[in-house]
Amino acid sequence: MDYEPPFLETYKSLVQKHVGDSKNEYWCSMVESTCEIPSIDLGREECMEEIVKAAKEWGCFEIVNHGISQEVLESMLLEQKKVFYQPFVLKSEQVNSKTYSWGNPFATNLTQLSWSEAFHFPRTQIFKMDQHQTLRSSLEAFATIMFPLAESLTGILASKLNMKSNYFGEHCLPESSFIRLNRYPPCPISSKVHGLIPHHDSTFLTIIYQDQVGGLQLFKDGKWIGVEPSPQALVVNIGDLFQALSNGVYKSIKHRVVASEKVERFSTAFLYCPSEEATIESHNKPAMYRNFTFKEYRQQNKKDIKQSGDKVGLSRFLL
Ligand SMILES: O=C(O)CCC(=O)C(=O)O
Ligand SMILES: [Fe+2]
Repeated sequence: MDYEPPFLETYKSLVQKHVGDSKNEYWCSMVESTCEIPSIDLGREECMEEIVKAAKEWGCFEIVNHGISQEVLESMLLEQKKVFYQPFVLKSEQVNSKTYSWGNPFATNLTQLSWSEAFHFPRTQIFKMDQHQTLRSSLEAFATIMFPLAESLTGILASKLNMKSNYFGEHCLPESSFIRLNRYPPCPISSKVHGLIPHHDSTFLTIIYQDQVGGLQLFKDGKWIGVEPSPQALVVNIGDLFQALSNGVYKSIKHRVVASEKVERFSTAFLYCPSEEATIESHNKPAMYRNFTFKEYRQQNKKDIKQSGDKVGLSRFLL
């Protein structure tokens, strides 16, 4: 297919190094599928306490009755498919603009390689898109509807921390959020490589809409737990910035996507972030992490990925 990124050709030597190496069978072990992540019905009165509890204990939960129209979600998925089904040569023209990415150019071994491709749109860029009109309107509708949801979830979480009440209103504007479109192509070496390597999000909060294929897993209490897809549910992850701001009260959850050998998978992530200049400062003392700006955090992560193939993350900022 002319839309597939050339994974096998590009990562030939990494793949050859690991073929036949049974140590690198990633997810057959340690997966606890019977455990379910908290599911929160936003229509219920108790939902605020449930959100806070889930953010503290899990750093992740699923929400239903969230008021996001199925039509917006489905049209986003449809447009997303169209943009990924463009010829690879066209998609790769956008690598330099950092809109499109695939694999990991800095991977030093297979554990750092994600068998997936992504389009990453800062909200400000969506307004300026002059091609792909239907994609643009789906992205706009998606961002417009997700932003207030992210705001109200962070508002609930912040209210339990006795934080300055307008922190998010001041620092997280609609323009500072991002949308990430993910596609996980079928992977012929799916027991040796992840769809998306284990990571923490560099956000305050991420809201994920996933298709019905499955593959998203969370790391909790030493085990990987599968997040079963459900057409009505959205998945909410706490990101690194909220962990630092809350001084470790809310947990940034480590998660990954396992690759499937036969089926492709799509997901759409809304990344609720502050402006680059915003300072992330612990709400109480003694602080676990030193103060940093979002810009500094992103730059440090980029530098680490370039040097070692992977993000180091919050541990770099521990005091
Ligand atoms: O595809 C998924 O379900 C998760 C995506 C994700 O973790 C991300 O985009 O950061
Ligand atoms: Fe993520």
